[in-house]
Amino acid sequence: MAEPVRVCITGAAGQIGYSLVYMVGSGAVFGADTPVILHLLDIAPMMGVLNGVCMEISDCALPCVRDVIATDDPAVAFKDIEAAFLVGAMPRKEGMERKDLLAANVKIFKVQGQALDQFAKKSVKVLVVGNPANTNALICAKYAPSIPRENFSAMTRLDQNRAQAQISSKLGIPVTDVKKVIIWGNHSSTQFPDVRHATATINGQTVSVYDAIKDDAYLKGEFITTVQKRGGAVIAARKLSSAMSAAKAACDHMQSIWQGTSGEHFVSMGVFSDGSYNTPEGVMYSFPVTIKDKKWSIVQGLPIDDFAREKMDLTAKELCDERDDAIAACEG
Ligand SMILES: NC(=O)c1ccc[n+]([C@@H]2O[C@H](COP(=O)([O-])OP(=O)(O)OC[C@H]3O[C@@H](n4cnc5c(N)ncnc54)[C@H](O)[C@@H]3O)[C@@H](O)[C@H]2O)c1
Ligand SMILES: O=C(O)C[C@H](O)C(=O)O
Repeated sequence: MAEPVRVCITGAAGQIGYSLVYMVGSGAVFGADTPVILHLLDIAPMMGVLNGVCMEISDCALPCVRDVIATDDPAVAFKDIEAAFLVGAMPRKEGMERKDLLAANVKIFKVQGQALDQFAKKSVKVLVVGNPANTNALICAKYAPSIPRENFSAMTRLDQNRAQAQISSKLGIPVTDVKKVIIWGNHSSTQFPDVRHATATINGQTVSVYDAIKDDAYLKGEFITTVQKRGGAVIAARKLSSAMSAAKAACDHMQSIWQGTSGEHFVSMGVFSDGSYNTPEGVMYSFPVTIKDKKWSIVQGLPIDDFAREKMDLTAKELCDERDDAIAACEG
């Protein structure tokens, strides 16, 4: 067996945490042969609940779980960790946009950035899930200057999974036969789910999703709004925000970082923009990326038409506004 990987999950007593600890402990992310030491962080009033989660982890008898450390102290939670799932934050309720959470949540990511800077391994890979995820990730990285900023990413994989699922159900094919779906921009209702470059494999033939569906009005209309509003639709139905699907997407995202992407396939994640595709440099914009040796590269050279350009600019503007509000909140 390999050396154990120290993995931190924040908000471990919450909804997403409940699914995520099991998935990580089962070997789904770091590999069935890689033991993990789980560092579980939540706030002091949740320590009783977290203790119950620890009992259940023990009762699962998971072969990959070497040890569990449950704490309300970020210094303990982040000590020597190599991977972090930053989930702990307030979820939105019905009628809210994710950016309405900024005032409540952004300071958590400032404090955790400072703690990561002090206690985590410099190679730590940090996935921000807590909303508004892109801007929280940007703030977290800003307050962890000794950790390379490329090590921080924000989760838009749930949006990618949702988009793939919509297309697979429209075509009646397995979700794994839909590839190269892109999420551009913010994990918000301005995101741009883009299938212009996506492919579907039907009866052994790989064709473009546009050619397979033959309904441009759907792909430029209902498909996009369904994905943009899916989080709100789940909240309206469950009276709670998505949790099982969010945990699955977080595992997919971290697994892509750990195991890399294969061949020409790419995944979407919020990463620091270097200005690619004329996006504003320095915001955490979701791009298609390939990953090798735990390092991502933005896929270059995809043609962008006027329809896409307008949508990509709109979500970029929202990210710039959120960044300015977040910096003001942290410095104020
Ligand atoms: N990026 C995405 O695709 C995506 C998807 C789903 C949910 N989310 C977001 O994830 C976050 C968590 O959602 P949830 O449903 O698990 O919420 P939840 O309320 O069930 O759990 C959140 C947990 O975080 C804890 N917490 C709060 N402040 C903390 C801190 N400073 N340190 C450590 N823990 C802290 C809470 O005590 C709670 O146990 C929300 O912000 C939600 O909007 C993001
Ligand atoms: O929509 C939310 O607030 C939760 C999450 O971001 C989601 O997309 O399901």
